[in-house]
Amino acid sequence: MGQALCICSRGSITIDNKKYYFVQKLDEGGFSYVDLVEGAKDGQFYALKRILCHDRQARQEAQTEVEMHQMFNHPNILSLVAYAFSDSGGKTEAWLLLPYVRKGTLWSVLEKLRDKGSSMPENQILTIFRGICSGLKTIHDKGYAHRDLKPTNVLLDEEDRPVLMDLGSMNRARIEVRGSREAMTVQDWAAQRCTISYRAPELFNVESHCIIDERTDIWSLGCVLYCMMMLEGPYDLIFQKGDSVALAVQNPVTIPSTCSYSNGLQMLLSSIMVSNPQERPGVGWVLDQVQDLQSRSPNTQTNMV
Ligand SMILES: Nc1ncnc2c1ncn2[C@@H]1O[C@H](COP(=O)(O)OP(=O)(O)OP(=O)(O)O)[C@@H](O)[C@H]1O
Repeated sequence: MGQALCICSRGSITIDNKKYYFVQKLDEGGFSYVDLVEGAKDGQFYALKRILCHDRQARQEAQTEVEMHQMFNHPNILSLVAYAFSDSGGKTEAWLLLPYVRKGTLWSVLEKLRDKGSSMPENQILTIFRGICSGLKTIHDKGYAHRDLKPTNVLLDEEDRPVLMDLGSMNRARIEVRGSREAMTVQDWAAQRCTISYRAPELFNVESHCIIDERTDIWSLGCVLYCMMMLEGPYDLIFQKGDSVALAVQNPVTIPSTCSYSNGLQMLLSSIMVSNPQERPGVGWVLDQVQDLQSRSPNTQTNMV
């Protein structure tokens, strides 16, 4: 797998001897394009992510993204159907064929609610959040961290099952920092790969001798929960105003007094978003709390992943 790619005619591509028709563009980023394609044989829709690899390092990063997808087989982590690297005219593209998740990103769902002046019911928040925690636990249990968890990197299927995507920033959870030079390398890497308004406090000013671990994701997880409750991330406004997110994350998160969600959910949020990583809980604990809240809420479907 991963070698046989050809562009056979306008509007169709072949990966691993299977033909796919281009349907429409889904998204475009700085160095990647995502298109909706249809399998010629199975009639299924897929998302084709094409990453432009401008140098050897970018190619290696795309290869790592492929390997991260292949490492997991879990309903809350996006799987990889096929992949290929195309080299032509000195340019390399990585092609990742992914299952198409119809409802789009969690962020797009939250944006729609905000535009309607509506909000997400607590039981729906708990159902989606539980699935996100479940996917994240699988990643952490294998000794890895996602590093860029945010509502635009969570897809939702038609049953509201969340699927973690964009595994391009993922790496080994435990990073031992020995000295100021290594600290600066980790900090620079985080500045590039971990979205600022979801970035854990310890990644803004990496200490010269410390351990960075999977609890960076727990901070981002808290920001995702906040976003589901308030329909914007806790530091989105600070970032948009040009104020310092690095400074803001040192203070305890403030939950607006207008927040109408249960005390239990608000307390869960506060206990996740702890500035000191040593005092931040693990995802297993968070998952237990979510299940406990669900069992106390009569309208919640507890059987969903
Ligand atoms: N499997 C999929 N199903 C449906 N939509 C998808 C899928 N994969 C990607 N998309 C859409 O394409 C967008 C970009 O995907 P992705 O985050 O993987 O690319 P990226 O270039 O790494 O993005 P970013 O630079 O924002 O991190 C997503 O936000 C989503 O809207």
